Amino acid sequence: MTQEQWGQLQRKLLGTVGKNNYANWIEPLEFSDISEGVATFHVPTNFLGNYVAQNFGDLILHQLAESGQLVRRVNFRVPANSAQRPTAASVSAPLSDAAPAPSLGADQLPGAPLDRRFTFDSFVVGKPNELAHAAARRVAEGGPVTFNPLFLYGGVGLGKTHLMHAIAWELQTRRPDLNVVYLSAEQFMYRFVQALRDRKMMDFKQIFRAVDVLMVDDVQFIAGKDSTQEEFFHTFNALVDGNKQIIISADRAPGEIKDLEDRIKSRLQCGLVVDLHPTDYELRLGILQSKVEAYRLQYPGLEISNQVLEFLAHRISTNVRVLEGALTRLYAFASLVGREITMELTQDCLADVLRASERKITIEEIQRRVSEHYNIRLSDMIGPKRVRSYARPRQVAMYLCKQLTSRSLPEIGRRFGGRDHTTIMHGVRRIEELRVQDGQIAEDIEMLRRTLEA
Ligand SMILES: Nc1ncnc2c1ncn2[C@@H]1O[C@H](COP(=O)(O)OP(=O)(O)OP(=O)(O)O)[C@@H](O)[C@H]1O
Repeated sequence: MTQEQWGQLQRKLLGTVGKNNYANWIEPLEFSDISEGVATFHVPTNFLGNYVAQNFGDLILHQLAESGQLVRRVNFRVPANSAQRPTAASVSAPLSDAAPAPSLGADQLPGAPLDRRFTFDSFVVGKPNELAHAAARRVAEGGPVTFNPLFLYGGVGLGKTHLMHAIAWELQTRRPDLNVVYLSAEQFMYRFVQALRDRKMMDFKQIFRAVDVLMVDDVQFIAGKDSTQEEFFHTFNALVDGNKQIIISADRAPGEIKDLEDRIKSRLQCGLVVDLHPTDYELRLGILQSKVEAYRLQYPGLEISNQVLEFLAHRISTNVRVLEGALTRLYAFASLVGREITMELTQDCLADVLRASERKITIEEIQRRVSEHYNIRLSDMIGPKRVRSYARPRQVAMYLCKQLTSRSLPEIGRRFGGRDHTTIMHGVRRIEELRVQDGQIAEDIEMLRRTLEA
Protein backbone atom coordinates (compact mmCIF):
# COMPACT_ATOMS: atom_id res chain seq x y z
CA MET A 1 0.00 0.00 0.00
CA THR A 2 1.32 3.45 -0.85
CA GLN A 3 1.27 6.49 1.46
CA GLU A 4 -1.33 8.01 -0.84
CA GLN A 5 -3.60 4.99 -0.49
CA TRP A 6 -3.19 5.22 3.29
CA GLY A 7 -4.15 8.90 3.06
CA GLN A 8 -7.38 7.98 1.25
CA LEU A 9 -8.10 5.31 3.80
CA GLN A 10 -7.53 7.80 6.61
CA ARG A 11 -10.13 10.12 5.10
CA LYS A 12 -12.61 7.26 5.07
CA LEU A 13 -11.84 6.58 8.72
CA LEU A 14 -12.47 10.25 9.48
CA GLY A 15 -16.06 9.83 8.25
CA THR A 16 -16.53 6.79 10.51
CA VAL A 17 -14.81 7.76 13.76
CA GLY A 18 -15.56 11.53 13.85
CA LYS A 19 -13.30 14.55 14.00
CA ASN A 20 -12.09 14.26 17.58
CA ASN A 21 -11.26 10.58 17.49
CA TYR A 22 -9.60 11.11 14.17
CA ALA A 23 -7.38 13.92 15.44
CA ASN A 24 -6.44 12.07 18.61
CA TRP A 25 -5.98 8.53 17.36
CA ILE A 26 -5.92 8.10 13.59
CA GLU A 27 -4.01 11.12 12.38
CA PRO A 28 -0.90 10.30 14.45
CA LEU A 29 -0.61 6.84 12.79
CA GLU A 30 2.19 6.59 10.24
CA PHE A 31 1.93 3.78 7.77
CA SER A 32 5.18 1.80 7.60
CA ASP A 33 4.73 -1.34 5.48
CA ILE A 34 2.79 -4.52 4.80
CA SER A 35 4.77 -7.68 5.02
CA GLU A 36 3.52 -11.27 5.09
CA GLY A 37 -0.03 -10.10 5.72
CA VAL A 38 0.89 -7.80 8.59
CA ALA A 39 0.30 -4.04 8.20
CA THR A 40 2.61 -2.07 10.45
CA PHE A 41 1.96 1.48 11.64
CA HIS A 42 4.34 3.63 13.61
CA VAL A 43 2.90 5.34 16.66
CA PRO A 44 4.42 8.06 18.87
CA THR A 45 3.70 6.25 22.16
CA ASN A 46 2.88 2.77 23.39
CA PHE A 47 -0.24 4.10 24.99
CA LEU A 48 -1.54 5.41 21.70
CA GLY A 49 -0.68 2.13 20.00
CA ASN A 50 -2.49 0.12 22.64
CA TYR A 51 -5.51 2.33 22.56
CA VAL A 52 -5.82 2.27 18.78
CA ALA A 53 -5.31 -1.51 18.71
CA GLN A 54 -8.08 -1.98 21.24
CA ASN A 55 -10.56 0.53 19.93
CA PHE A 56 -9.95 0.96 16.22
CA GLY A 57 -7.83 -2.07 15.28
CA ASP A 58 -10.71 -4.09 13.82
CA LEU A 59 -12.05 -1.09 11.95
CA ILE A 60 -8.68 -0.36 10.34
CA LEU A 61 -8.27 -4.02 9.44
CA HIS A 62 -11.70 -4.01 7.87
CA GLN A 63 -11.00 -0.84 5.85
CA LEU A 64 -7.71 -2.29 4.63
CA ALA A 65 -9.45 -5.47 3.50
CA GLU A 66 -12.17 -3.44 1.76
CA SER A 67 -9.60 -1.46 -0.16
CA GLY A 68 -8.18 -4.71 -1.48
CA GLN A 69 -5.12 -5.15 0.77
CA LEU A 70 -4.21 -8.69 1.72
CA VAL A 71 -3.87 -8.11 5.42
CA ARG A 72 -4.73 -10.43 8.26
CA ARG A 73 -3.23 -8.42 11.08
CA VAL A 74 -2.45 -4.80 11.99
CA ASN A 75 0.45 -3.93 14.15
CA PHE A 76 1.16 -0.63 15.93
CA ARG A 77 4.61 0.00 17.19
CA VAL A 78 6.87 2.76 18.39
CA PRO A 79 9.83 3.00 15.97
CA ALA A 80 13.10 1.68 17.42
CA ASN A 81 14.78 5.11 17.29
CA SER A 82 12.01 6.73 19.33
CA ALA A 83 12.46 7.62 23.00
CA GLN A 84 9.65 5.22 23.83
CA ARG A 85 10.26 1.58 24.56
CA PRO A 86 9.75 -0.32 21.30
CA THR A 87 6.90 -2.60 22.33
CA ALA A 88 4.06 -3.34 20.01
CA ALA A 89 0.31 -3.61 20.17
CA SER A 90 -1.41 -5.53 17.48
CA VAL A 91 -4.79 -6.71 16.26
CA SER A 92 -5.21 -9.93 14.33
CA ALA A 93 -7.99 -11.05 12.11
CA PRO A 94 -10.41 -12.50 12.85
CA LEU A 95 -9.74 -12.28 16.62
CA SER A 96 -8.01 -9.28 18.13
CA ASP A 97 -5.20 -9.94 20.63
CA ALA A 98 -5.71 -8.31 24.00
CA ALA A 99 -3.46 -5.27 24.02
CA PRO A 100 -0.87 -5.21 26.78
CA ALA A 101 -1.40 -2.72 29.60
CA PRO A 102 0.44 0.53 29.09
CA SER A 103 3.89 0.29 30.56
CA LEU A 104 6.14 3.05 31.83
CA GLY A 105 9.89 3.34 32.09
CA ALA A 106 11.20 4.74 35.38
CA ASP A 107 12.65 7.69 33.48
CA GLN A 108 9.21 8.59 32.20
CA LEU A 109 7.70 9.02 35.64
CA PRO A 110 6.81 12.64 36.19
CA GLY A 111 7.59 12.86 39.91
CA ALA A 112 9.75 15.35 41.76
CA PRO A 113 12.81 14.09 43.68
CA LEU A 114 12.29 12.95 47.25
CA ASP A 115 14.17 14.41 50.20
CA ARG A 116 16.36 11.76 51.83
CA ARG A 117 15.74 13.21 55.28
CA PHE A 118 11.96 12.96 55.13
CA THR A 119 11.35 9.42 56.36
CA PHE A 120 9.08 7.91 59.00
CA ASP A 121 12.13 7.37 61.20
CA SER A 122 12.85 11.07 61.35
CA PHE A 123 9.22 12.08 61.87
CA VAL A 124 8.43 12.83 65.51
CA VAL A 125 4.93 11.85 66.52
CA GLY A 126 2.92 13.79 69.09
CA LYS A 127 -0.72 14.47 69.84
CA PRO A 128 -1.14 17.11 67.11
CA ASN A 129 -0.03 14.82 64.28
CA GLU A 130 -0.72 11.29 65.49
CA LEU A 131 -3.76 10.68 63.31
CA ALA A 132 -2.08 11.99 60.17
CA HIS A 133 0.96 9.86 60.95
CA ALA A 134 -1.14 6.72 61.51
CA ALA A 135 -3.03 7.25 58.24
CA ALA A 136 0.23 7.83 56.36
CA ARG A 137 1.68 4.65 57.84
CA ARG A 138 -1.34 2.66 56.75
CA VAL A 139 -1.08 3.91 53.17
CA ALA A 140 2.65 3.25 53.16
CA GLU A 141 2.06 -0.43 53.89
CA GLY A 142 0.92 -0.71 50.28
CA GLY A 143 -1.95 -3.06 51.12
CA PRO A 144 -5.45 -2.89 49.67
CA VAL A 145 -6.66 0.67 49.20
CA THR A 146 -8.95 1.43 52.13
CA PHE A 147 -9.41 5.18 51.92
CA ASN A 148 -9.03 7.09 48.72
CA PRO A 149 -7.82 9.75 48.63
CA LEU A 150 -5.89 10.35 51.81
CA PHE A 151 -6.15 14.09 52.25
CA LEU A 152 -3.63 15.71 54.62
CA TYR A 153 -4.00 19.32 55.53
CA GLY A 154 -2.50 21.78 57.97
CA GLY A 155 -0.71 25.09 58.33
CA VAL A 156 2.70 25.98 56.92
CA GLY A 157 5.65 23.83 57.95
CA LEU A 158 3.76 21.25 59.99
CA GLY A 159 5.08 18.17 58.19
CA LYS A 160 2.73 17.47 55.26
CA THR A 161 5.52 17.17 52.71
CA HIS A 162 7.63 15.20 55.17
CA LEU A 163 4.84 12.63 55.59
CA MET A 164 4.24 12.34 51.84
CA HIS A 165 7.93 11.74 51.15
CA ALA A 166 7.99 9.22 54.00
CA ILE A 167 5.13 7.31 52.36
CA ALA A 168 6.97 7.33 49.04
CA TRP A 169 10.24 6.07 50.56
CA GLU A 170 8.45 3.33 52.45
CA LEU A 171 6.50 2.21 49.39
CA GLN A 172 9.65 2.12 47.30
CA THR A 173 11.13 -0.31 49.78
CA ARG A 174 8.06 -2.46 50.42
CA ARG A 175 6.54 -2.41 46.95
CA PRO A 176 9.25 -1.67 44.36
CA ASP A 177 6.85 -2.95 41.69
CA LEU A 178 4.59 0.09 42.11
CA ASN A 179 4.89 3.32 40.13
CA VAL A 180 4.90 5.87 42.93
CA VAL A 181 4.79 9.48 41.88
CA TYR A 182 5.11 12.53 44.12
CA LEU A 183 4.82 16.05 42.74
CA SER A 184 3.48 19.43 43.70
CA ALA A 185 0.23 20.71 42.22
CA GLU A 186 2.31 23.42 40.58
CA GLN A 187 4.48 20.83 38.83
CA PHE A 188 1.32 19.02 37.74
CA MET A 189 0.12 22.25 36.15
CA TYR A 190 3.41 22.94 34.38
CA ARG A 191 3.49 19.42 32.96
CA PHE A 192 -0.06 19.83 31.78
CA VAL A 193 0.61 23.20 30.15
CA GLN A 194 3.75 21.84 28.50
CA ALA A 195 1.83 18.83 27.16
CA LEU A 196 -0.80 21.17 25.72
CA ARG A 197 1.86 23.35 24.13
CA ASP A 198 3.77 20.42 22.66
CA ARG A 199 0.51 18.71 21.63
CA LYS A 200 1.42 15.71 23.75
CA MET A 201 -1.73 15.35 25.75
CA MET A 202 -1.92 11.66 25.02
CA ASP A 203 1.53 11.15 26.52
CA PHE A 204 0.50 13.20 29.53
CA LYS A 205 -2.60 11.10 30.05
CA GLN A 206 -0.67 7.89 29.51
CA ILE A 207 1.94 8.82 32.07
CA PHE A 208 -0.46 9.87 34.79
CA ARG A 209 -2.87 7.00 34.27
CA ALA A 210 -0.07 4.45 34.51
CA VAL A 211 0.79 5.57 38.03
CA ASP A 212 -0.08 3.27 40.97
CA VAL A 213 0.26 5.78 43.77
CA LEU A 214 -0.10 9.47 43.01
CA MET A 215 0.78 12.14 45.57
CA VAL A 216 0.00 15.76 44.85
CA ASP A 217 1.32 18.33 47.32
CA ASP A 218 -0.23 21.76 47.94
CA VAL A 219 -3.31 21.12 45.84
CA GLN A 220 -4.72 24.56 46.74
CA PHE A 221 -2.40 25.83 44.01
CA ILE A 222 -4.74 24.70 41.22
CA ALA A 223 -7.70 26.62 42.66
CA GLY A 224 -8.94 29.09 40.08
CA LYS A 225 -6.95 27.44 37.26
CA ASP A 226 -9.81 25.97 35.28
CA SER A 227 -8.16 23.74 32.68
CA THR A 228 -5.67 22.33 35.17
CA GLN A 229 -8.52 21.55 37.56
CA GLU A 230 -10.39 19.83 34.77
CA GLU A 231 -7.41 17.65 33.88
CA PHE A 232 -6.68 16.96 37.52
CA PHE A 233 -10.28 15.85 37.96
CA HIS A 234 -10.03 13.39 35.07
CA THR A 235 -6.69 12.05 36.26
CA PHE A 236 -8.10 11.69 39.76
CA ASN A 237 -11.19 9.83 38.56
CA ALA A 238 -9.25 7.52 36.27
CA LEU A 239 -6.92 6.52 39.10
CA VAL A 240 -9.66 6.08 41.70
CA ASP A 241 -11.66 4.00 39.23
CA GLY A 242 -8.56 1.90 38.69
CA ASN A 243 -8.29 1.43 42.47
CA LYS A 244 -5.00 3.32 42.59
CA GLN A 245 -4.05 5.18 45.74
CA ILE A 246 -4.08 8.97 45.76
CA ILE A 247 -2.61 11.17 48.48
CA ILE A 248 -3.24 14.88 48.49
CA SER A 249 -2.04 17.68 50.71
CA ALA A 250 -3.25 21.24 51.15
CA ASP A 251 -2.98 24.12 53.54
CA ARG A 252 -6.67 23.84 54.45
CA ALA A 253 -9.61 21.43 54.36
CA PRO A 254 -11.06 20.63 50.92
CA GLY A 255 -14.29 22.50 51.62
CA GLU A 256 -12.35 25.64 52.50
CA ILE A 257 -10.27 25.91 49.34
CA LYS A 258 -11.66 28.91 47.50
CA ASP A 259 -12.13 28.70 43.72
CA LEU A 260 -11.85 24.94 43.68
CA GLU A 261 -14.66 23.34 41.69
CA ASP A 262 -17.35 21.76 43.85
CA ARG A 263 -17.05 18.41 42.11
CA ILE A 264 -13.33 18.33 42.98
CA LYS A 265 -13.98 19.38 46.56
CA SER A 266 -16.51 16.60 46.97
CA ARG A 267 -14.15 14.07 45.37
CA LEU A 268 -11.37 15.10 47.72
CA GLN A 269 -13.64 14.57 50.70
CA CYS A 270 -14.55 11.04 49.67
CA GLY A 271 -11.64 9.35 51.39
CA LEU A 272 -10.00 10.16 54.69
CA VAL A 273 -9.42 13.81 55.54
CA VAL A 274 -6.96 14.38 58.39
CA ASP A 275 -5.38 17.53 59.66
CA LEU A 276 -2.03 18.24 61.23
CA HIS A 277 -2.76 20.48 64.20
CA PRO A 278 -0.39 23.25 65.23
CA THR A 279 2.46 21.81 67.26
CA ASP A 280 2.32 21.85 71.03
CA TYR A 281 5.24 22.41 73.37
CA GLU A 282 5.98 18.70 73.86
CA LEU A 283 6.06 17.97 70.14
CA ARG A 284 8.35 20.92 69.50
CA LEU A 285 10.69 19.78 72.24
CA GLY A 286 10.64 16.22 70.86
CA ILE A 287 11.50 17.46 67.38
CA LEU A 288 14.37 19.57 68.74
CA GLN A 289 15.74 16.62 70.71
CA SER A 290 15.64 14.37 67.68
CA LYS A 291 17.44 16.99 65.57
CA VAL A 292 20.09 17.38 68.26
CA GLU A 293 20.98 13.69 67.80
CA ALA A 294 21.94 14.44 64.21
CA TYR A 295 23.87 17.57 65.14
CA ARG A 296 25.93 15.65 67.72
CA LEU A 297 27.55 13.77 64.83
CA GLN A 298 28.02 16.87 62.75
CA TYR A 299 29.41 19.02 65.58
CA PRO A 300 31.13 16.65 68.02
CA GLY A 301 31.85 18.28 71.35
CA LEU A 302 29.26 21.03 70.92
CA GLU A 303 26.65 20.45 73.62
CA ILE A 304 23.25 22.03 73.98
CA SER A 305 21.45 22.06 77.31
CA ASN A 306 17.84 21.11 77.93
CA GLN A 307 17.27 24.62 79.15
CA VAL A 308 18.11 26.03 75.72
CA LEU A 309 15.94 23.43 73.99
CA GLU A 310 13.03 24.17 76.30
CA PHE A 311 13.49 27.86 75.72
CA LEU A 312 13.35 27.37 71.95
CA ALA A 313 10.34 25.07 72.18
CA HIS A 314 8.53 27.67 74.28
CA ARG A 315 9.44 30.68 72.28
CA ILE A 316 9.29 29.48 68.67
CA SER A 317 5.83 28.14 68.19
CA THR A 318 5.20 29.36 64.65
CA ASN A 319 6.20 26.31 62.66
CA VAL A 320 8.65 23.44 62.60
CA ARG A 321 10.62 24.83 59.70
CA VAL A 322 11.44 27.98 61.68
CA LEU A 323 12.28 25.88 64.73
CA GLU A 324 14.68 23.71 62.73
CA GLY A 325 16.21 26.76 61.10
CA ALA A 326 16.85 28.31 64.52
CA LEU A 327 18.65 25.20 65.74
CA THR A 328 20.75 24.98 62.58
CA ARG A 329 21.75 28.60 62.90
CA LEU A 330 22.60 28.17 66.56
CA TYR A 331 24.94 25.24 65.91
CA ALA A 332 26.57 26.90 62.94
CA PHE A 333 27.09 30.15 64.83
CA ALA A 334 28.48 28.51 67.97
CA SER A 335 30.87 26.37 65.96
CA LEU A 336 32.06 29.35 63.88
CA VAL A 337 32.79 31.56 66.85
CA GLY A 338 34.04 28.60 68.93
CA ARG A 339 31.67 29.24 71.84
CA GLU A 340 29.40 27.07 73.94
CA ILE A 341 25.66 27.16 73.28
CA THR A 342 24.45 29.12 76.30
CA MET A 343 21.17 30.93 76.85
CA GLU A 344 22.96 34.20 76.23
CA LEU A 345 24.39 33.07 72.90
CA THR A 346 20.98 31.69 71.93
CA GLN A 347 19.26 35.01 72.60
CA ASP A 348 21.95 36.96 70.73
CA CYS A 349 22.15 34.68 67.77
CA LEU A 350 18.39 34.24 67.35
CA ALA A 351 17.24 37.72 68.31
CA ASP A 352 15.42 38.30 65.01
CA VAL A 353 13.74 34.87 64.97
CA LEU A 354 12.64 35.28 68.57
CA ARG A 355 11.28 38.73 67.86
CA ALA A 356 9.39 37.51 64.81
CA SER A 357 7.75 34.65 66.67
CA GLU A 358 7.16 36.76 69.72
CA ARG A 359 3.99 35.93 71.51
CA LYS A 360 1.38 38.50 72.12
CA ILE A 361 1.29 37.42 75.76
CA THR A 362 1.80 40.44 78.01
CA ILE A 363 3.19 40.71 81.52
CA GLU A 364 -0.18 42.04 82.71
CA GLU A 365 -1.98 39.04 81.28
CA ILE A 366 0.39 36.67 83.06
CA GLN A 367 0.01 38.50 86.36
CA ARG A 368 -3.78 38.44 86.06
CA ARG A 369 -3.96 34.74 85.18
CA VAL A 370 -1.57 33.71 87.90
CA SER A 371 -3.37 35.69 90.58
CA GLU A 372 -6.68 34.17 89.46
CA HIS A 373 -5.16 30.72 89.56
CA TYR A 374 -3.85 31.14 93.13
CA ASN A 375 -6.87 33.11 94.18
CA ILE A 376 -5.04 36.23 95.33
CA ARG A 377 -5.57 39.88 94.47
CA LEU A 378 -3.53 41.38 91.65
CA SER A 379 -2.41 44.17 93.98
CA ASP A 380 -1.01 41.56 96.39
CA MET A 381 0.89 39.84 93.63
CA ILE A 382 2.56 43.10 92.64
CA GLY A 383 2.74 44.61 96.13
CA PRO A 384 5.56 44.36 98.67
CA LYS A 385 4.18 41.65 101.04
CA ARG A 386 6.58 38.73 101.38
CA VAL A 387 4.34 36.06 102.87
CA ARG A 388 4.64 32.75 101.09
CA SER A 389 1.02 32.78 99.87
CA TYR A 390 1.85 35.87 97.79
CA ALA A 391 5.55 35.36 97.20
CA ARG A 392 5.23 31.97 95.51
CA PRO A 393 2.57 33.01 92.96
CA ARG A 394 4.63 36.14 92.33
CA GLN A 395 7.69 34.03 91.51
CA VAL A 396 5.62 31.79 89.26
CA ALA A 397 4.43 34.88 87.40
CA MET A 398 8.02 36.18 87.12
CA TYR A 399 9.13 32.82 85.75
CA LEU A 400 6.32 32.78 83.16
CA CYS A 401 7.12 36.36 82.15
CA LYS A 402 10.71 35.33 81.49
CA GLN A 403 9.64 32.24 79.54
CA LEU A 404 6.72 33.58 77.57
CA THR A 405 7.66 37.16 76.80
CA SER A 406 10.78 38.73 75.39
CA ARG A 407 10.93 41.33 78.16
CA SER A 408 14.26 41.84 79.89
CA LEU A 409 14.69 41.21 83.62
CA PRO A 410 14.81 44.96 84.48
CA GLU A 411 11.60 45.50 82.48
CA ILE A 412 9.86 42.63 84.28
CA GLY A 413 11.15 44.06 87.57
CA ARG A 414 9.56 47.43 86.81
CA ARG A 415 6.16 45.79 86.20
CA PHE A 416 6.40 43.93 89.50
CA GLY A 417 6.20 47.05 91.62
CA GLY A 418 9.63 48.39 90.66
CA ARG A 419 11.65 45.42 91.88
CA ASP A 420 15.31 45.04 91.04
CA HIS A 421 16.31 42.68 88.18
CA THR A 422 18.26 40.49 90.65
CA THR A 423 15.03 39.81 92.54
CA ILE A 424 13.41 38.67 89.31
CA MET A 425 16.41 36.48 88.52
CA HIS A 426 16.21 34.93 91.97
CA GLY A 427 12.47 34.28 91.55
CA VAL A 428 12.97 32.66 88.14
CA ARG A 429 15.76 30.41 89.48
CA ARG A 430 13.70 29.40 92.49
CA ILE A 431 10.84 28.26 90.27
CA GLU A 432 13.23 26.41 87.96
CA GLU A 433 14.40 24.42 91.02
CA LEU A 434 10.90 23.88 92.36
CA ARG A 435 9.65 22.66 88.99
CA VAL A 436 11.96 19.69 89.36
CA GLN A 437 11.31 19.04 93.07
CA ASP A 438 7.63 19.85 93.42
CA GLY A 439 5.11 18.10 91.17
CA GLN A 440 2.34 20.51 92.09
CA ILE A 441 4.34 23.56 90.98
CA ALA A 442 5.30 21.83 87.74
CA GLU A 443 1.64 21.06 87.09
CA ASP A 444 0.53 24.62 87.90
CA ILE A 445 3.08 26.06 85.52
CA GLU A 446 2.10 23.72 82.74
CA MET A 447 -1.56 24.52 83.20
CA LEU A 448 -0.94 28.26 83.26
CA ARG A 449 1.30 28.11 80.22
CA ARG A 450 -1.32 26.23 78.26
CA THR A 451 -4.09 28.68 79.12
CA LEU A 452 -1.87 31.64 78.33
CA GLU A 453 -0.79 30.17 75.01
CA ALA A 454 -4.29 29.05 74.00
N1 LIG B 1 6.75 15.85 63.29
C1 LIG B 1 7.89 16.20 62.69
N2 LIG B 1 9.03 15.54 62.99
C2 LIG B 1 10.20 15.90 62.43
N3 LIG B 1 10.34 16.90 61.55
C3 LIG B 1 9.24 17.60 61.22
C4 LIG B 1 7.96 17.28 61.77
N4 LIG B 1 7.06 18.14 61.27
C5 LIG B 1 7.72 18.95 60.42
N5 LIG B 1 9.03 18.62 60.40
C6 LIG B 1 10.09 19.28 59.62
O1 LIG B 1 9.69 20.62 59.37
C7 LIG B 1 10.06 21.05 58.07
C8 LIG B 1 8.84 21.52 57.34
O2 LIG B 1 7.98 20.40 57.10
P1 LIG B 1 7.21 20.18 55.72
O3 LIG B 1 8.00 20.74 54.57
O4 LIG B 1 6.80 18.76 55.64
O5 LIG B 1 5.96 21.13 55.99
P2 LIG B 1 4.65 21.34 55.13
O6 LIG B 1 3.52 21.09 56.05
O7 LIG B 1 4.69 20.56 53.87
O8 LIG B 1 4.77 22.89 54.84
P3 LIG B 1 4.29 23.78 53.59
O9 LIG B 1 2.85 24.10 53.88
O10 LIG B 1 5.17 24.97 53.68
O11 LIG B 1 4.45 22.99 52.34
C9 LIG B 1 10.72 19.85 57.41
O12 LIG B 1 12.11 19.98 57.50
C10 LIG B 1 10.26 18.66 58.24
O13 LIG B 1 11.22 17.63 58.27
